Amino acid sequence: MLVAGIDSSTQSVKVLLCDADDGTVVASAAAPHPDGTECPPGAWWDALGKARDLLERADAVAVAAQQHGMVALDEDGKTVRPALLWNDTRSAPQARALVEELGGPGTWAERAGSVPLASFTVTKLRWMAEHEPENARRTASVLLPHDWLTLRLGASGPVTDRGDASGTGYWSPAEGRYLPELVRAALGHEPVLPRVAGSAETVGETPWGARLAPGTGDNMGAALGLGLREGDVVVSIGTSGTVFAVASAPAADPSGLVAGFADATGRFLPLVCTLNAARVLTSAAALTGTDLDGLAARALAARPGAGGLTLLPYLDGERTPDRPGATGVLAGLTTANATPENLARAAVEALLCSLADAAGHLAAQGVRPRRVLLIGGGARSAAVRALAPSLFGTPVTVPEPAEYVALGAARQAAWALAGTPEPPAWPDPPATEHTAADADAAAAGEIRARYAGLRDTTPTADRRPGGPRE
Ligand SMILES: Nc1ncnc2c1ncn2[C@@H]1O[C@H](COP(=O)(O)OP(=O)(O)O)[C@@H](O)[C@H]1O
Ligand SMILES: O=C(CO)[C@@H](O)[C@H](O)COP(=O)(O)O
Repeated sequence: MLVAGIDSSTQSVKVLLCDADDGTVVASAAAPHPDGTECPPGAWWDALGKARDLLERADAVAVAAQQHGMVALDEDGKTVRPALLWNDTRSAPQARALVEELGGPGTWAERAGSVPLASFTVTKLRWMAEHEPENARRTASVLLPHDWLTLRLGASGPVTDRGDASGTGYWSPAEGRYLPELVRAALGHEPVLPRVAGSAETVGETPWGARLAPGTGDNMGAALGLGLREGDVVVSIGTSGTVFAVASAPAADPSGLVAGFADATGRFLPLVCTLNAARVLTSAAALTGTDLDGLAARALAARPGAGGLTLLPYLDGERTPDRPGATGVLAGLTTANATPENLARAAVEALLCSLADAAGHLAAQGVRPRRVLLIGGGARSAAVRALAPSLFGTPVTVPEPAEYVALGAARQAAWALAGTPEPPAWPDPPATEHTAADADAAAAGEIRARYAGLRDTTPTADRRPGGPRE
């Protein structure tokens, strides 16, 4: 039997066709998504259509997709506006207002598992209610990106899973139920919300007769694809940077730094998310006139500490820390250190310092890593792999580069086919272990301190060109 896993992420869709017994990948496909922080869902469907031949070979299919995006539909199931994506920061003021109106951060963390920031669906609903009241009025149901794709693929009705539901801000991971009063407070009325399916339930059938599994959010998909165990901490470098672990109990962090998500298997997935990750490298490569491999080579040619250059990598505003209006800052530039090599090194160090901060927030919530796993497009960078152990202060395991989100979705599809209590036991991916070079280890403390100094002394007020993005 063959199963297909779909990863409909921010920048692209990736599809894997796998053997249902052991997860061996037999075919793959990918297509780009439009750039930007809002997107008509039809564009995801068109991109997925490029993999139609491959999908039609599958006996079961599941979709994992970027979390949080607001897909608002009218009575006829048509989108009332383009989906607002997780990386759109315009609803930052609405996030603050909702937190204040409804009991403060502690109450949100207790009830919804997370303190909502601009990424969360609930804040996007409030933004629409304030800025596009006619669209809000016409909104009859609200789905997430993976729910919408699953419905179009043939789900028998609007359906989601606990993993993706936990990123809305109106579903309680601790109680496993929607919090309709929060949706009402945000949107002004109560739309139809997708049913939350069981982890390996069959939720419908595709036009070619394949079984449809419920799907999940992309980070939950990666956890399933990696076969994550307690004690494993994943650092994923995609469009977003995420640091997460599976846990047996729900998290409730009143500081809002750690989101208390659910996973796709009945457990929990405390997670810290940054807005600036792989694109920090893409931007630095463009700035230094090279490609991503060239950037890595340049970064590795520079000395640790980039000759005193420090980058604060908040290029698209930032989510952790909560600075939606921030921009990037390059500090310490002199005629002596102004080289492409130092700039490349500063970009890699900045990305890793930001993720090391994120790992620190997870540790503060009691997540003690036995193993740190590095995945996502950014983990393909030789410089990231080489410098991560020193800046994280721990050896790093890099699973063989692969599409782990799509693999997790495929595994969920295989689980739905098998009908077993646990997901099928696919073998762990081959991995390489990375430890810090002596020179990098010696410089890491100073690099992190310099980064923290810039982070903490840079004003948080909005300085984005063209005015606030919130
Ligand atoms: N060799 C590489 N070095 C650095 N970054 C890379 C490399 N290969 C891919 N990437 C980056 O990875 C990102 C895509 O990663 P991915 O995990 O697929 O993201 P997403 O799931 O958000 O679409 C792109 O920004 C791309 O530039
Ligand atoms: O908002 C989050 C997690 O809370 C992001 O991780 C999105 O789920 C987008 O993921 P990528 O496209 O970067 O994989």
